Amino acid sequence: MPGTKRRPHHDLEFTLRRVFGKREFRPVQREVIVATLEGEDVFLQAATSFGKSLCYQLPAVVDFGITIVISPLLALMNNQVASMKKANVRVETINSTTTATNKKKINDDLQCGHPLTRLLYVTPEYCQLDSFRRLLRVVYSQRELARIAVDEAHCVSEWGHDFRPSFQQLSWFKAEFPDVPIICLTATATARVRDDIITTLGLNASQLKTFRMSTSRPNLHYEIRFKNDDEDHYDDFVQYLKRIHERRAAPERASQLASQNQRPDNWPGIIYTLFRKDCESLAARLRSDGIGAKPYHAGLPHTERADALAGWVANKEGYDVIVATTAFGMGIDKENVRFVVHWQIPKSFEGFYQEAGRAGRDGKAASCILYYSREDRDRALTMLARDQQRQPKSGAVSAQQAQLRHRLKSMQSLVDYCEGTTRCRHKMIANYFGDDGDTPCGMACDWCRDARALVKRKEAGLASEEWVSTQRDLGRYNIDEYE
Ligand SMILES: Nc1ncnc2c1ncn2[C@@H]1O[C@H](COP(=O)(O)OP(=O)(O)OP(=O)(O)O)[C@@H](O)[C@H]1O
Repeated sequence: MPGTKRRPHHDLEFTLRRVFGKREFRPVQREVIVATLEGEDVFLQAATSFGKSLCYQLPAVVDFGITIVISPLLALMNNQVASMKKANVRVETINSTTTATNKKKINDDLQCGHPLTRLLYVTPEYCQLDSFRRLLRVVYSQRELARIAVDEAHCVSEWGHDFRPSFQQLSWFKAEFPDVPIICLTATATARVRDDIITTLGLNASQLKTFRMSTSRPNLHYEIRFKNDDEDHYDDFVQYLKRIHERRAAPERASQLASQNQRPDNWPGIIYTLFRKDCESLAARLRSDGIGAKPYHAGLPHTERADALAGWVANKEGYDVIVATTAFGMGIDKENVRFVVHWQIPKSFEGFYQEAGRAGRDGKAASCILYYSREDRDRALTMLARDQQRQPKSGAVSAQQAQLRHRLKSMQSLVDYCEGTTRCRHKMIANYFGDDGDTPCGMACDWCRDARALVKRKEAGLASEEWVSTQRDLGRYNIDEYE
């Protein structure tokens, strides 16, 4: 077995400052980094914006060999690669946007067995290719395959069983290179998902170094806004945003912002919708109301998506709000996102937490508003039930069926979160992820701020269960699919 070379790691703080421009490690980052540098398999679960990426990026810089990063989304890969390139780290990605010339250059680098590339970001689908596997064997034979990082590792469990089966094939790495450490990183894994990831990747649970940090994001203000099919909640949102713009445009504040090179109407945010058509029409409607909004969904040409993302990240005028489907978000790191709005109930609790987690990554206060209606709830549940009926009935309970049951449970927990009027929202989130640590709120949720007002808003805003169930029986909430 070739094994991997090890480099002493006494310069971690120096590299943190010099390459990554950070003053000090956040709690536990150093321990995770040391564990992976010592060749341990590591499972890191920590809140959104904790700084998980650094836990494999820094080792890749100080260690021998190449780190292969398996990442589920194109935008996420490109976002990470761009920020590492800025730090002068030799980082590459091979995906559908990589030019043939660049791909050849990367392949040649791997083929020599001693790659200069420190980090290579690829999709799980790419890891299935024989040509890529052959190159990895060459690198491994030279003891230069430093580690495998599985970013957003919950996708192994959440997507691997149905629409992206290549996640399941990642077991190949441990089977082929048993002594190459794997590091898995996620913000959202319940105990069941964690076990599933460990089994799928062929990790030895008793030897795995697991770091489980709090899910808590105390600077996020969670709020539910209630709605029903008879009302358009567009005005509610626009008023919310315009009020903020007005406050920032007041003379004293505006001149203060101008001195910092900021615009009063640059209050960056994301609106998540479940449907592509809503995404474009909502962005257009916002633009007609003077709000710089751009759509982002998987059906748009790559250049249009890249332009929307780049303009938004750069705080460019006309790019203040991204109206996106779930094609956007996971892992995206823009520090000054001041709000995340869910236009309807998202598809899962995990999705909600991930997407809300794009807000306030600079540690300053940010709002996470979810517009909830019982009609949307029933649409989502109808779709889930239909997916369940489509599953083959024969044989033993399949992994797919178990997955569907999990989706249903996750959805139900999210409904309970939205309907809940008896508990702090930060605590409800911690409870879902089995996190029994401290979850400070300090009035950063609608229940802690004013529980009585919350109950009243709920009573006034939602359609009655009786009405909704009649409509459901009439088939009014049957929709074909999301997006
Ligand atoms: N030690 C540190 N000091 C200061 N900033 C840090 C430190 N470590 C990471 N960061 C910054 O924290 C931000 C979030 O990091 P990162 O994108 O890795 O989060 P994450 O844990 O992967 O979150 P998510 O799961 O939401 O994608 C980044 O801007 C990163 O530069």
